[in-house]
Amino acid sequence: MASGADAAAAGVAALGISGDGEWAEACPPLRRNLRLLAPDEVELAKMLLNEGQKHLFEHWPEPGVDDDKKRGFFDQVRRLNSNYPGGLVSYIQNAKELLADSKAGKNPYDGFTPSVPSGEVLTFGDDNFVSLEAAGVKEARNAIFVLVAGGLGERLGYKGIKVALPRETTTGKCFLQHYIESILALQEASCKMAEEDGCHKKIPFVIMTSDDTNALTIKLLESNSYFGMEPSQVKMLKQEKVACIADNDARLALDPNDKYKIQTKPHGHGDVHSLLYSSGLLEQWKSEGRKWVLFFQDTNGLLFNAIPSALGVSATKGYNVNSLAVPRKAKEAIGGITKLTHVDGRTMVINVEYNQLDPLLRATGHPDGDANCETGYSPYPGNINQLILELGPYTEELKKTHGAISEFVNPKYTDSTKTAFKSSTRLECMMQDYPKTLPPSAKVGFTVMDTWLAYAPVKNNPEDAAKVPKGNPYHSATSGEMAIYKASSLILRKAGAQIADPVVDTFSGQEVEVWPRITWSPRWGLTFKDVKEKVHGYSSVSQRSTLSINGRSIFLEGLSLDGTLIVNAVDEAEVKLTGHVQNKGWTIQHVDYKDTSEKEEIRIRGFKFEKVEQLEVNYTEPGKHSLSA
Ligand SMILES: O=c1ccn([C@@H]2O[C@H](COP(=O)(O)OP(=O)(O)O[C@H]3O[C@H](CO)[C@H](O)[C@H](O)[C@H]3O)[C@@H](O)[C@H]2O)c(=O)[nH]1
Repeated sequence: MASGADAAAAGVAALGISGDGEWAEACPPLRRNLRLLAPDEVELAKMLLNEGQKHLFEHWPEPGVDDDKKRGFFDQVRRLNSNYPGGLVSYIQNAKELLADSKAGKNPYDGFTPSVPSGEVLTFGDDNFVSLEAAGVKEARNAIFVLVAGGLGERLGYKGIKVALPRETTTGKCFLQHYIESILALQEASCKMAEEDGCHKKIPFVIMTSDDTNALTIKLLESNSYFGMEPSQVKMLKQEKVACIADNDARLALDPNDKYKIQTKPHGHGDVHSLLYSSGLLEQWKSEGRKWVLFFQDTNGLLFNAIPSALGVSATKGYNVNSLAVPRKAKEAIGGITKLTHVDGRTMVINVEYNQLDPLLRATGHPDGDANCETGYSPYPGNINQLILELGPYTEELKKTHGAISEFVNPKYTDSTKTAFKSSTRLECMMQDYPKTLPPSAKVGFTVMDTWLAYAPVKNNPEDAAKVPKGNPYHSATSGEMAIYKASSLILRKAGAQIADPVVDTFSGQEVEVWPRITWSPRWGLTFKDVKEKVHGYSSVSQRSTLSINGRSIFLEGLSLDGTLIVNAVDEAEVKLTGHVQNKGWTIQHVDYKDTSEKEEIRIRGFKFEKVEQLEVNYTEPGKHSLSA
């Protein structure tokens, strides 16, 4: 059998490349190593030299030294080349253009004037909301959920994957479990509503991961039996990283720890579109008669409060694109949904990212930039990056674009000459930029809901959260958990229960409202109508109480709770909660975020529960039951 080097040499001859590699004259270390390379590697090497990348080889020693590493280098180049539409040549050329624009300070929205768009503004619990929720639940069996979870969450500084974090620590259920249980509850409710048409649909659930998150995400699913979902319903798509760029000439950066590797970084959540396109799933879903693709992010514990009504808006308004939004505080780190009108008459409704909204407004006659208006909020609704796309038009669009999303670059320059970077950069893309390529005829809308109902992400570590300007949301593990209790309390209030007012407390420098710690499983209260049907009579929950409801048919019928009550029931058990439950309950203990004796997921939220006393009841038998304390 021929050795690798022999085969490579034969490949060089077969390609008609002159044996002494004259083409590599400009880079003697590469030229001396050519005989190690296979034919396709020679082509890749030529491409790199043509694109001004000879520095990648200049430190290469003579053949015989580190040969495996040199081949490993080309393995990586091959991967980077095949994972980017148009290969590395396109990547480098796109980078050169975007870097030149960035250096010149070119405004990506040149020629566009921003204005406040109009969309659907929903009021929780009114008749319109309830009927939209019903319409959304009905449509859910035609939906597909796509979770983008390739990000490391550097701002949070948590070592694990974010979807494994507890959504709240009363039950300790992680975000991924909550998402899966919510999708399964929707699936069941939707199929029930559509019984007359016969419904056998399982809602597909796609998770986009990256090398940073893939193995841990699979482990979390497998070690928990997919949290009750059929494993075949879940599809994993892994995004690849892209090459880092060291300078304005788009020279690729070598990994500081390994000179035979190109440094790589994530390309952004926009990759989800090209991965879905190349997976072939879109066509499959279309042939199965599915209709909606819902994209969402890793740590919004309130999201599923907003899904049924927002899907109802998409269905009733016929939106090709529907972005979920909340009122936005000026300078809050979420993009603003904006109508852009070009001097040539083109218009689009698009997310303008938070770092671009202020300069765009200033450049177009708004000297205060990104400022609150008389409502106390920015007039531009805040994009929470939950997108509902209509599958048919989405598939057609992706056939044209192959899922390529407009990219941007965000180099951190060392000084105002903009000639050098503090650290390497890379091209990035965002999933919410999908509408940028759509024709003007596309129906692009948005749906605004109250923040307390729909949006509480976990993004910031305690130290950074404490520095957030007063009045702006913390987006921390502390605020993320407290938001769950607030939303549950307000929903129960609206359903007629007496829920005590919150108290204000400060955890890790963050002042938050502490509501009674109320949580329920998605199959208990998927929509407001579900909750209303389960709250009767005069039920009340005191401020220091904890109430965890886990089961489908549990009814609050004149329950008065002052302490901790945990109710678990199988689906076939119908449980009435009445009477007065009183015990010492669970108290909230402050935790110092620097206290390494506490687990990281506790430290980042700044509190834990001391479980002093509780009443826990488990109904494992079908039939009618009553808890009358
Ligand atoms: O390469 C990546 C980068 C991120 N993600 C995922 O994308 C989601 C969003 O990431 P971030 O939380 O870091 O997003 P940002 O805070 O930068 O901002 C995004 O989320 C905000 C709302 O939470 C606003 O909507 C904003 O406009 C939007 O870009 C996460 O689920 C993350 O896991 C990936 O899958 N791959």
